[in-house]
Amino acid sequence: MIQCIDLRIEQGDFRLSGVDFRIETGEYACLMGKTGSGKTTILEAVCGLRNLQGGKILVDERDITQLKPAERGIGFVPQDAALFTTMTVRENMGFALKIRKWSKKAIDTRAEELAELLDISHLLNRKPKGLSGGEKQRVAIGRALSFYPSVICLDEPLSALDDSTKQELYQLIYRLRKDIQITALHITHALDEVRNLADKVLYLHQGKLQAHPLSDFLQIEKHFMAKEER
Ligand SMILES: Nc1ncnc2c1ncn2[C@@H]1O[C@H](COP(=O)(O)OP(=O)(O)OP(=O)(O)O)[C@@H](O)[C@H]1O
Repeated sequence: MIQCIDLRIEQGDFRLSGVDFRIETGEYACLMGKTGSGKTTILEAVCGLRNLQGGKILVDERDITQLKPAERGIGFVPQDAALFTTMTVRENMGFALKIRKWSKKAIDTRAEELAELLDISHLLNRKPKGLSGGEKQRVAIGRALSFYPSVICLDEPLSALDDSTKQELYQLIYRLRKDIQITALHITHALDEVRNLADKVLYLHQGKLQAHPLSDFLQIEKHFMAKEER
């Protein structure tokens, strides 16, 4: 599970306060809100990449607020995958394990296991240049899952993909959720992604975050979309 309690974040003139939400173990939450509302700021604060001015973050009931990013047990899929261009797919997926001082053999075994899970075994020795958008996202998901994190945070992972590649990744995420327990916080602007992936929607509007079960959100989505256009 992941829980944010009364987060306060200030960066330049932008401020968020009273950010409260909880995602239960195995739950998939989509974070929505119009551009500039602070979605990436919240996600990166959770991952330890932005400073907090107040509040607490818990993962599996453990207070991780003061921990470094690598100590938080959170896998991160950044916007546009952001793969390491000089490394092979195998090395990208083993990166977090190398930092954690796994042996070369254990890293190789894990990279191969992930590649099989993500249907990218044939790409293990390739570098990111030339991979398709969908392939890059699979590698980024593998890199994020490599060290068995409790929680995975994804920043618009599917936004640059065409519809059929998106459908493939919905199926992949569906399959992953059956095979391994995934607790996810996923930023998106796309209702289609919400309908296909979310159990819950966290909606950020004018600095306030509200949580809605998917079924409630879909019923009131028109109201929310009208708000977006204001
Ligand atoms: N380092 C910074 N210093 C000052 N302001 C910042 C900084 N980083 C982000 N901001 C501002 O914080 C606000 C929220 O940005 P953020 O990227 O979190 O929004 P977002 O909801 O993720 O937007 P988008 O949907 O466009 O990705 C924006 O107004 C942005 O300009």
